[in-house]
Formats: sequence, C-alpha cells, structure tokens
Amino acid sequence: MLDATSKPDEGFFDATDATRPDEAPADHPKVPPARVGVLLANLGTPDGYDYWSMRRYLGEFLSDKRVVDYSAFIWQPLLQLVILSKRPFSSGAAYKSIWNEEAGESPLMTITKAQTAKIKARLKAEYGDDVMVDFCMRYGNPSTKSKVHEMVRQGCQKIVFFPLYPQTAGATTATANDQFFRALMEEKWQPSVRTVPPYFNHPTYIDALAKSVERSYATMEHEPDILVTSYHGVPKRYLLEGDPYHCQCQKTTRLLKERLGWSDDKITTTFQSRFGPEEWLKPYTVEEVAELAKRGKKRIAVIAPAFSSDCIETLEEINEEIRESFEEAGGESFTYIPCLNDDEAHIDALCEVIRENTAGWLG
Ligand SMILES: C=CC1=C(C)c2cc3[nH]c(cc4nc(cc5[nH]c(cc1n2)c(C)c5CCC(=O)O)C(CCC(=O)O)=C4C)c(C)c3C=C
Ligand SMILES: [Fe+2]
Ligand SMILES: [Fe+2]
Repeated sequence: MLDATSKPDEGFFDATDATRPDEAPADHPKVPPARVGVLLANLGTPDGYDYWSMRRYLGEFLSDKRVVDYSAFIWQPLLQLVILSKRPFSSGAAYKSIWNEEAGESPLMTITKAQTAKIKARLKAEYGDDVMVDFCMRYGNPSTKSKVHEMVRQGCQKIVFFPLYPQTAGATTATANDQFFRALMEEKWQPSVRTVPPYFNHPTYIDALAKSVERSYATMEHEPDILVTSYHGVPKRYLLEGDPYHCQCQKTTRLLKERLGWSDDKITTTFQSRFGPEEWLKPYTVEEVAELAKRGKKRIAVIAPAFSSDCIETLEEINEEIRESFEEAGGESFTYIPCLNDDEAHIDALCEVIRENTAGWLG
C-alpha cells in the first residue's frame, strides 16, 4: 500500500505520477521509480536429462508452429505418440554427456547466466538503477512471461527485448518475440517496447568471432586447411517461403572471411542438426566434413556462429558426432572453436547492440 507520508525519493513513488504522494489515496498501489528493462532471451533448455524433463521440453519446443509448421492434425499425433516416446531417451543421453552436474543445469543455462551477469555489471556501471537486466527462455524456465511480469512489477516502463540469435529465423527470433508479445498481453501497465534486430553483420560481433578464430589458430602448431562455419539448419522450404536466416548466415561467413583477410578457399559455410525427413539447408555439416577429409583437407577447424552459447548442438553434435564423421573419413586434426559465450569481446558486442537499441531511453 502507498504510504502517503513517504517522499518520492524513498523509492515507492514514481516522479512522473501526476498525483502528489500526500494526495494519493491510502489504497493506491505502490509505483516503483521508472526504469528501463533489458531482457535477454535464449532458446531454453530442459530442467534435467530424465525422461519427463526431456519430454516436457521437447514437447513444448516441437509443438511451436514457428519451429515445425505442419498441420497440428497430422503433426501432434506423430509428435505425442512416436517422437516423444523415443527422442527424450536419445536426447536425454546426449544432454547427460554434457551436463553441468555441479550446477545441476545444462551448459546453455550456465553460460546464459554468466553472460547476463557480465552485461548487468557493465550496464549498471554505466546507468546505475535506471536499468534492470535479466534473461528469460522461450521454452521452459525461467519463462518469458514470468520475467516480463517481474520487470513491469519493478517499474520497467520501457523494455528492450533481446533474442540472443545473431541471425534471424522464424524458428528462433520471431518465436521469441511472439512469446514476448504474448506476455505483454497480460500486463495492465503495458511498457513501451523495442525488439532488437539481428546483428549478424554487426562489426563488433564479427570482430568477436574473428578474435576467437585468431586466438584458437595461434595455439596450433599447424594451421587448419579450412575453417568450417557450421550454422544450425532449418528446412529449405522455410528459406523458399521467405525466411531471412540462410542469407544472414552466408553474410556472417563472408564478413568473417573479410575481417580475417582470407581467400575463399580458407572458409566454408555448412548447416547442421537436421531433424525429420524434409530437405534442410545444405550442405549438411556432417556430410561436408567427411567430403573435405576425402578431398585431402585433413586438418579442419569448426566454429558455430549462430549459437551465442555452447549447447547440446555444439558440445555434443559438433564436438562428438561431426568430429567422428570427419575422422572416420580419414580426417586427421579436428579443432572445435567454442562459441563466444561470456568472452569479453562478445560481451562488448552485446553491450554495444544494447546501447544502440536503448538510444534515447538510457544515457
Ligand atoms: C525441429 C526443428 C528445429 C528447428 C527448425 C530448429 C531451429 C533452430 N534451433 C536453433 C538453436 C538451438 N536448437 C537447440 C536444440 C534443438 N533444436 C531442435 C530442433 C529444431 N531447431 C531440437 C529437437 C533440439 C533439442 C535437442 C535435440 O533433441 O536434438 C539448441 C540447444 C538447446 C540446449 O539446451 O542445449 C539451440 C541453441 C537455431 C539457431 C535454429 C534455427 C535458426
Ligand atoms: Fe534447434
Ligand atoms: Fe540466402
């Protein structure tokens, strides 16, 4: 309840409120000081690798029409009866092999927390209490709805929503934004909002990728014959229907190549994580690395620019399955270059994108 004797600077009363504190009715709700929220959003991850945690997570993820766009009439029986009776076991085993047992969570969760803490420290140092920084997930916990509600409750009358995907796809950025707007539908005091555009070509992001390649190459005795930039795939049909993801991935690779000052034959673009029988974006990483080995490229490095943090698709799929495919085809040296995670250059890049998107709101 509003304490009518308190002063605005005691933290309960918004200076922009037209009603003076001493005139406010006794049952007037508390209004915290206005601030700007920066809400980072990642994909989501299961709460555990047991069957039911995996089933809940995969069920929510794969029921999203932005991810799998088949008619629910056909897809739901197949998903509920066939896929969700098998995949939680195989994916659960894969998650178990990479799980952060100490923290009791997946690497994606640990890294997203670390990124949020660093971004928060930077922005707090610049803007103090005018800013609130947090993260949410599109699927699972912490939910987008709970975090939007918390930000509004804490006085965020403006929110910048930042899906952590450098390249935009319907299956990632668009569905994260959908969920953000769904959450806003439930708020009585709706904040002004901005959604952060893709940053696949942002000089600071390209620079962070280039520095991570340079750092990794500097530790090697022999330079790799080629760098494979492996992006998460989507069905090819999504590209044909207008999804910008493919073009943005190609452009990231080109800009990275130019920033490194390399010729075309030093770097290539591939797509991984195919799911289901449809054709996905090609070339498939798992096949391409085997082809490279057969064509005499015996030393390769792989980087995954579409992932802002290491996760099942990088630590297990690239560093285990794709490595195996390369070695079985005669490859000799396979180096996986970790995602940008909470590297300082990555945090610099993310903060720069945030500053651009809070222009006029902060500072
Ligand atoms: C079924 C279709 C899928 C599409 C389309 C898709 C697009 C897509 N996904 C990412 C990023 C991530 N995906 C992750 C896991 C994951 N992805 C799919 C399926 C599709 N993704 C599944 C079924 C899974 C779960 C794991 C498995 O069972 O194989 C993750 C990792 C999450 C983690 O907890 O580690 C990320 C990140 C992008 C960028 C993208 C399209 C652009
Ligand atoms: Fe995925
Ligand atoms: Fe394209």
